[in-house]
Amino acid sequence: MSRLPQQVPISIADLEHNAHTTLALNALDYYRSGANDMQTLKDNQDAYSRLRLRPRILRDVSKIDTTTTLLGHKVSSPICIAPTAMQRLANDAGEKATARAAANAKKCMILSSWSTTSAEDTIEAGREVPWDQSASGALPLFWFQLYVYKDRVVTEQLIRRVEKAGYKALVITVDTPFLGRRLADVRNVFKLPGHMSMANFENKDSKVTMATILDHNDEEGSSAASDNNDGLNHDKAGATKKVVRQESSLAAYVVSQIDPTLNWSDIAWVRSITKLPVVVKGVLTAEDAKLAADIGVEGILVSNHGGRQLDGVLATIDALPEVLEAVKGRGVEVYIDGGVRKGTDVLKALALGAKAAFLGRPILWGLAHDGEEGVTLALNLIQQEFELAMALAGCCKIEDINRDHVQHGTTARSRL
Ligand SMILES: Cc1cc2nc3c(=O)[nH]c(=O)nc-3n(C[C@H](O)[C@H](O)[C@H](O)COP(=O)(O)O)c2cc1C
Ligand SMILES: CC(C)CC(=O)C(=O)O
Repeated sequence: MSRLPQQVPISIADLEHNAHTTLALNALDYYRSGANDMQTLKDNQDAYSRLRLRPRILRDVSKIDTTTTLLGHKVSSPICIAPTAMQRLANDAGEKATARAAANAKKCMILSSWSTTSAEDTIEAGREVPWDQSASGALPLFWFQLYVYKDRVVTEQLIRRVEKAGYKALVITVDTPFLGRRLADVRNVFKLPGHMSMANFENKDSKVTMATILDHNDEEGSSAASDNNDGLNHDKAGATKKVVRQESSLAAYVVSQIDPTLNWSDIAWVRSITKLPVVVKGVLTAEDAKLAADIGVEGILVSNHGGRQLDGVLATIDALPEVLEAVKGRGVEVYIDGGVRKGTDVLKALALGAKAAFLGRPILWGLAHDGEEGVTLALNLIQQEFELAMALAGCCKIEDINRDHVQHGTTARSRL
């Protein structure tokens, strides 16, 4: 793989570029890949470019306030952190670094079930940052992303732990009954370095086995299982052999642990055993949005898992309007993730009606760049872009952003 020179990062694209030069291939490919042809991965970003903004002028935009609420909690901005697994592959401080950056910025972070730092240690790291010094009243907010295990005792124990630790919502991922097919992970024979673990399940009594994904040859921390990417597996001596394993270790882990029978009654079950609000992550259609509202969920995260599950689905920003329309007036908050890379993307998502926009990979690129400082940089870059975009569109506060600020296609409206 060619190593490109580093860029002084002044955009998320720069941070991504730099991550390409620093991360081991095993980690880089795991982070950047989408499923199959990666059509949806690409479309998530392209779809934002297809939308056009309609700015208003002469509105006194000298002061911009981006504070908003998420399920009743005030945060500094609708820019939030999506759950991404195994963050220590990017930087040894992993989820702790992300939590500190989120807490400092008074933003919402969703922690993945499959974090390489436990739920307790992650939120504790966030608490090292003072939570109560914001003049605006905004506070950090931590939500927990839940994969529903076949073993409901494991699932319930995890819920109890995150309730106790102080997470304020459960975000149930509903688009992963099986793992999407990410070809690079198969080629690289993806493994988690042996000194890391899925930290929420490492207790000795846990029946959850990680054997399939741990690299027991790696105690030191090289996260590169293979530094080549030629479709062949490379053994330690450098010899090559034809790929014999057709499935990534992550896919095998999902098959062994995650419940593919998951259905709406399980969402109702989770709601019945917790007082935490429930958000379903992975809704893409009006039909499912209605069912989610009928079950009584508090939030819907319109997501295609960053193009990593079913390739060929709609870009999330294109799916958002039908979801919003379906739950209009039902009291459900609707969020979006996938392809959000610029302040103008956030503005477009909010103009179409999303309450917040979550970032996945950009946070990993920041983490790879410089740990906590890198995540802070990623958050600041997009926050500053968003504030500028709001000002240039004539919006001083979040409620000023509305449907008339965005349109599909390049044809001007003829007459109002
Ligand atoms: C490396 C990586 C790991 C992810 N891990 C999880 C996870 O553990 N749980 C989950 O619900 N979604 C996971 N996602 C999906 C993200 O939460 C989010 O939907 C997606 O990354 C948003 O797209 P973006 O990366 O274009 O911002 C992961 C995504 C990536 C890129
Ligand atoms: C360990 C993975 C299955 C986590 C995930 O959701 C992803 O990689 O997209």
